[in-house]
Amino acid sequence: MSDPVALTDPHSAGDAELAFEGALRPKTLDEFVGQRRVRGQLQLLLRAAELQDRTPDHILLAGPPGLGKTTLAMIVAYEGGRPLRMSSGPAIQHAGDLAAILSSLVSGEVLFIDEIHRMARSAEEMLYLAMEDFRIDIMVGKGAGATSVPLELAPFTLVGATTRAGLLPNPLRDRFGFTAHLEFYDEAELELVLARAARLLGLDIDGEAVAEIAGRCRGTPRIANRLLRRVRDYALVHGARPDVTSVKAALELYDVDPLGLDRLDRAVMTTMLERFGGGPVGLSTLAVSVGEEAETIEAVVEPFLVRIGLITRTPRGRVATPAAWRHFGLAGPGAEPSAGGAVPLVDDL
Ligand SMILES: Nc1ncnc2c1ncn2[C@@H]1O[C@H](COP(=O)(O)OP(=O)(O)OP(=O)(O)O)[C@@H](O)[C@H]1O
Repeated sequence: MSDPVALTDPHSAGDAELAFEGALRPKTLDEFVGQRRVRGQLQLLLRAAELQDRTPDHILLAGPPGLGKTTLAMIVAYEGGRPLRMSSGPAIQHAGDLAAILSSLVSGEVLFIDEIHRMARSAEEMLYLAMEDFRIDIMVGKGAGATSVPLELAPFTLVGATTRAGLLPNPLRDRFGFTAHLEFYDEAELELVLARAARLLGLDIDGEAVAEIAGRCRGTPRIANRLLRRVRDYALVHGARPDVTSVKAALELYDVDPLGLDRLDRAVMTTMLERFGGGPVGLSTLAVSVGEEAETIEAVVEPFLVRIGLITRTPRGRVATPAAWRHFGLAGPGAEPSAGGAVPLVDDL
């Protein structure tokens, strides 16, 4: 197996994962798989800006983790030949943090703020003016003698990413010229993501094995790439070709079941089923019971479980569906016990 992309750093597993992600990141819209609608919308927006020789409108990218928000922000900069500045909501805890970034942007720069919903309120307010008029007001002095001094900014494009679009205040949301809602990828798209990644890694893997991985990636390219890495490790260590048998063995070893549920998904589901009789159970109770942040459950675990029809959200809390009882081979309230099995994907729950 050749290895054209150097990815192994024996001293830092985290860095190796990051290097792996970086190496596989598509650089252009053409390389970006899936999300056809969003790609078309972005293409038009970028082209219109180019024809008018101006900075593209501000863009909000909304959707669950790992679907390509950071990648798209990089593509917006790359396609327009613009410099990119990256920051994140948690790193902007004071208006001054944002002022420092905004005042140092060069003309046409793309400013990417990941997890923009976690930015401080005071910074949000500063951003309104910056987005609209490329201007901020800086407070000089304290108390009665404080004055506000306007500061002109270089024109820039803000690309905000959020897993929780609902948490953004309306005035901020309204200032984005375009909001892209990223959807989970279907299996055919994930096969393309995997085939592309395998090609870049020089990994000789057949279509059946790729399809087996695609079915377990929870509609998420980041997970697809991560599973491919595990499959690659397994094949390497066992001196085997990464065929469907070794894919199954590798993913079983890493606790990824045929539906793509991982350890945390299963902890959430079995807690709901066994401890709370299938619900309804509130998000925070569920989070405490499995020892995870409520935000992680809501942003990472729940959207997928809802999508594949294992849970529903009700005003009284989360409820396990009959399909969930079946998948875990448990007898639900008033249901016949079952041996468990695959659940069909429910796309529009
Ligand atoms: N459409 C795609 N085609 C090919 N690879 C993709 C695509 N989208 C994402 N990826 C891959 O998935 C990985 C994760 O993508 P990215 O970091 O852009 O996700 P994200 O939505 O920003 O996640 P988070 O919300 O956690 O920051 C990247 O390394 C990239 O290689």
